[in-house]
Amino acid sequence: MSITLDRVVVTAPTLDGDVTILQETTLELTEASVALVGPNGSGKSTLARLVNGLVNPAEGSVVVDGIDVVADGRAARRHVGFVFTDPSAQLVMPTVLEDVMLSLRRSHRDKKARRAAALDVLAEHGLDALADRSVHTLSGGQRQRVALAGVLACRPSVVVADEPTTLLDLPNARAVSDLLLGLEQQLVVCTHDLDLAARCERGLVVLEGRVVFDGTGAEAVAHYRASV
Ligand SMILES: Nc1ncnc2c1ncn2[C@@H]1O[C@H](COP(=O)(O)OP(=O)(O)OP(=O)(O)O)[C@@H](O)[C@H]1O
Repeated sequence: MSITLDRVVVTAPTLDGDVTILQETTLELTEASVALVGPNGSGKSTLARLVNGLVNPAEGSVVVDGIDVVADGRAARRHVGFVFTDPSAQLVMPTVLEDVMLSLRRSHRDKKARRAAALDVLAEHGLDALADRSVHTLSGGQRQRVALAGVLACRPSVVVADEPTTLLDLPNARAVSDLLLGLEQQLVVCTHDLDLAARCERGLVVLEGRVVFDGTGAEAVAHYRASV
């Protein structure tokens, strides 16, 4: 597992011209879990979104497990699963089963096989009892776990999660954190949940568009706490 950012700069257009929202950044991420912490607007999401091509660099390159994210965005998106803060952004079908089936539409063309595979995915995540439920009747925790199951159904090699526990209560935040940290996939997570960040193998503190601290998750949390 390896994510390489080589002299990456990200800019965004404004009425006064382009502004730099991520200063030149070079990073090699090989740990199983990497947390990005920092204040609102510091650039965490921008950094995380580079990994699956949701954000393109103005300069530099992003390579994920040998895939050049800019040159081959489609391959990168297949390789990198993205978990949003609000699972409602991801759950678009009437039922849980149909939603996971939607995630499998590329890998399983045949509807019967797709349904069977989706049921397997739900069982794998202990969510089979929810298969026929409307996604609107799920609790926030259930919804985030179903969204995560949909992402993992595509068998990505990397999971990027943007504040996946922010909307959850403490027990659900812990359950989703346990799940994310137990993944076989490499995890990159932007988070204000400092318990989750402290449990990550590596932690980066992002401030005003630059990485200002790089250490273990626990060290990054200590640095961030001391700086505010
Ligand atoms: N498309 C864009 N156009 C203009 N400015 C942008 C754009 N995307 C991000 N920004 C700005 O870049 C900065 C970094 O944003 P980013 O979302 O990466 O921060 P963040 O650390 O994830 O914040 P939060 O914790 O609030 O989610 C912010 O000031 C934001 O307003």
